[in-house]
Amino acid sequence: MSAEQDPQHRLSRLRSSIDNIDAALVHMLAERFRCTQEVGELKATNDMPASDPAREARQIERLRSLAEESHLDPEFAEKWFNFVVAEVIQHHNHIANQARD
Ligand SMILES: O=C(O)C(=O)C[C@]1(C(=O)O)C=C[C@@H](O)C=C1
Repeated sequence: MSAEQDPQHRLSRLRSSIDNIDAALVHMLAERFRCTQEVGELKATNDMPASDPAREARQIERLRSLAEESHLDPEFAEKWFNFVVAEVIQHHNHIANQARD
């Protein structure tokens, strides 16, 4: 059996790709939260509501369609988005409360 066919070798090759993908996801999430931090400050200083359900609905529609094109479960894409947005809204509320104190 060649090294390429060895299951342990294949597993470790796949895991090294997974490591790279997970690192990219962490960097992208950090960048997204840097942006939403600024959005939170902008909203707090201009008395804008933390959440924008219309924007969320448009983004969910867009992400579900992108997920379908990429053969990713659209339900999962929506769940992921809602999970992240719930955290962002908590941050926005925290920033707004601090601005009021
Ligand atoms: O775009 C905004 O207004 C945001 O506050 C960002 C964001 C998001 O994380 O995508 C978060 C909360 C809003 O309900 C909508 C979108």
